[in-house]
Amino acid sequence: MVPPLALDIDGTLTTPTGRIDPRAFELLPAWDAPIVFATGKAFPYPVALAHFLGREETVIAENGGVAHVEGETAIVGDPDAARAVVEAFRERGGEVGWGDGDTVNRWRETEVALSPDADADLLREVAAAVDDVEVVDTGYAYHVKSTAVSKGRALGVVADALGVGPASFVAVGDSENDVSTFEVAGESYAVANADDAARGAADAVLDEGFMDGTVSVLDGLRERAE
Ligand SMILES: O=C(O)COP(=O)(O)O
Ligand SMILES: [Mg+2]
Repeated sequence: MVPPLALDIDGTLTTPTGRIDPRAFELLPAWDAPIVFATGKAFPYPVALAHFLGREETVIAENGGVAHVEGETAIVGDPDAARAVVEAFRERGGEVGWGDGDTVNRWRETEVALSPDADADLLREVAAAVDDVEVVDTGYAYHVKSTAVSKGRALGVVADALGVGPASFVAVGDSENDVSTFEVAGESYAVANADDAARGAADAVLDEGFMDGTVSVLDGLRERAE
């Protein structure tokens, strides 16, 4: 039997230009074990991905702020502190950076995401003055979030609901927001494009980047299961 998977999305299932790699649509529908899509993106994104792959909507969104499994949604964490940080950042001239009609934050319930072009030094300075809030840099966005929330904690909740332990999961990811997943998963892989935090936390760093890396993990797991 192949193991359950905890898969990051951006940088892990995507091409270097940010598209879902078409191989996801070949490999993931047929994976014969649960797949948890664990992302920093807002809730609708992994739900849509799971839906169009024909998979159960078993997802972690907002870096663990939202978990959905077996038809139940858990919203963890209070967005007020993160929103207050971003308000103070704006008052000091900072810009969230997504332009008009920001769809990045429109459905976001527990945190705020800022463009990679945002003034990170100012953001970190403002956030440092507020307890229990941190700034996480995924390479795709800066996330202002509660320190109590993480993908790894949410994976524990999702795994419980599925009746397995988080250690039964194999995780693949690319950035600092995957470190907590790597800590609780039984086996963890950083793709070659991963940042230093993810590389340091993973059991193995892959030679291949993006979906090439993820495909190599899935191929290896399938061979092992034969
Ligand atoms: O939303 C982001 O910043 C990154 O998303 P990811 O966790 O799927 O890589
Ligand atoms: Mg990622």
